Amino acid sequence: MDYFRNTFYFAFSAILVLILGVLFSRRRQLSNDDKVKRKKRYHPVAGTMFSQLLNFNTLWDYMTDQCCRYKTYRLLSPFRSEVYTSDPANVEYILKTNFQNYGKGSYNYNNLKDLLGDGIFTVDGDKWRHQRKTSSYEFSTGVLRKFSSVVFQKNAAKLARVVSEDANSKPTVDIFDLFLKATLDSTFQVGFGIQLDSMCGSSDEGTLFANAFDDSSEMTAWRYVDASWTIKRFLNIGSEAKLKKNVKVIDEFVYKLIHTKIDLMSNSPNDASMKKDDILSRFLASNVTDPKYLRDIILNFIIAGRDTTAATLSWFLYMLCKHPHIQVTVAQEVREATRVKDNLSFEEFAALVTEEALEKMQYLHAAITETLRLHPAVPMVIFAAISFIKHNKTCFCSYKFDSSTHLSEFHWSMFDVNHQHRTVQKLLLFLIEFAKTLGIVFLALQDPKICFSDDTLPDGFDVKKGDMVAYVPYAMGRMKFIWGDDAEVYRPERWLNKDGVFQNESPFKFTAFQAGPRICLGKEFAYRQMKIFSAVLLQFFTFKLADETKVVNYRTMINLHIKGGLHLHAFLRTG
Ligand code: HEM
Repeated sequence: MDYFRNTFYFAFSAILVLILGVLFSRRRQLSNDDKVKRKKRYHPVAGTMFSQLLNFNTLWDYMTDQCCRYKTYRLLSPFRSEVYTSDPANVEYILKTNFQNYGKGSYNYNNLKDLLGDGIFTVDGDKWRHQRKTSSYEFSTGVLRKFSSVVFQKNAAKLARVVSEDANSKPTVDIFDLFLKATLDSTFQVGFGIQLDSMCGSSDEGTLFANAFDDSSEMTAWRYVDASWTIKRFLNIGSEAKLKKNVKVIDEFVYKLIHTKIDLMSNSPNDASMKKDDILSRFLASNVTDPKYLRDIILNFIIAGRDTTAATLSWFLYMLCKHPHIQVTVAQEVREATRVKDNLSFEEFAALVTEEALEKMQYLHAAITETLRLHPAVPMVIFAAISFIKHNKTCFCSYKFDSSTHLSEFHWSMFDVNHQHRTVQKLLLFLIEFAKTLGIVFLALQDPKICFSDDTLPDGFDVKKGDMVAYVPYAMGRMKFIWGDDAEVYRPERWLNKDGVFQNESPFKFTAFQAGPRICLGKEFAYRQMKIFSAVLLQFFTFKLADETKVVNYRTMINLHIKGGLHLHAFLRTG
């Protein structure tokens, strides 16, 4: 008996020693490995994408809460894994250091292509590189800067006039709507060289275009939450029928402009009066004459610059209403920078908001930047690349599949039915409504920005080939570990040095304009327009919220729009 007991103890001790030995050597090996490879520190999974769905109305705040818990985290979905990060080192790695591993991918392209074609916003690789190079050159020229400044000044004066009229004739001023119209007018004029005047609606053709542009932007944004759009597009019904009709209006208008300009320039190549400074004329002058290329490139600028600028200006005025002392300080700075002495008209004052005057408005610059930190116009930026999952297997509701797959055959057979037949039509509509309800879930079936190959982020977080990787400017702007304990406080002074001069932050911390090779191309353009508009408005008006008690929230969509718009009282300053 003792013999067996001793043998058992011996065997047990030997196994224990062996296990401890293995564990010890593994630990040593791990700590050696740590010297060359960073250790994973994160809880791998923060939840599932269904929690996003449940928190859809306050999605950006939900993401912020998650980022407070984990700088980098993974959300699981039945279709693919999503990695979100708020760590500036990771953002730098994705946007710059390992840029080639992360791209836009086909998800954005498919959603945007009907409106934006092959423009800079939608493409990757060589197509992107080519447009980026040509456009960067154009955007950096003094000619375009000068031309656009004049356009902004004129539109700022017009905007002030409309605000003044609305303040007298309406209970409140719907400032977001006016900003949308004013920024559309500006970007259109800089792009195509003609006035749309959507602010006053003086041209029927312009109004038609502006309405078509608004509707198609909305229908395009809708595709991000309504994955059944592919079915609707195929059947040409609902939002997709509306989009198609509106894109036709846009195309007819834009192609007419392009062809007229091409004809004029080729008929009188030496006529000096043909020389214009808008983007279309400048491209034509440098022998870029493909109408489709020109259409895509210019419409991309308009859509990139319009909603973002209008949304930021609205949040800015909202913050000024919430912090009246900051509104007073900005207005004072504007007056000092422009050295206004007499009572001037809107137009006369706007002409004084020169580059030199803008340079002196450092506090205004800081106040706008602080607005963008807390209310970034693009609240989340997703990355994608060619996924290892083939599109035809991931998106069964699209009619673009490889028809050899089983699923696509099923759907093709559905679509081949004469959809005039009422029962079939009813069934399809039911399916569409069902798909609409599950819109967010269906998003995952499509192919968003995904990393090309397995990778490890600087904080040690592993990213698998095929993962969707995103950073969240809305959350990053509110992180205490980036901005300090007062991260949630609106404080323009944080951007100023002791001499009151604006100090830039790392673009990997302040990510409102993205960073790296794909940093927003219109950043300087946007600041100039926002500063000119703000300076003119704050010179003439004091703004107050129409309803101080109303809780202002955002609409969860691609851009950070104020839900229900921004309704203000505008009081004309005296003297
Ligand atoms: C407050 C105003 C603006 C903000 C916050 C903003 C922000 C951004 C962001 C976050 C991106 C990256 C989006 C992505 O890759 O998914 C971007 C890209 C871009 N933005 Fe802006 N933008 C603003 C105004 C403008 C304006 C006024 C223009 C032009 C007139 C413009 C032109 C572009 C272009 C062309 C790109 C694509 C760059 C590329 O992919 O290489 N943006 N912007």
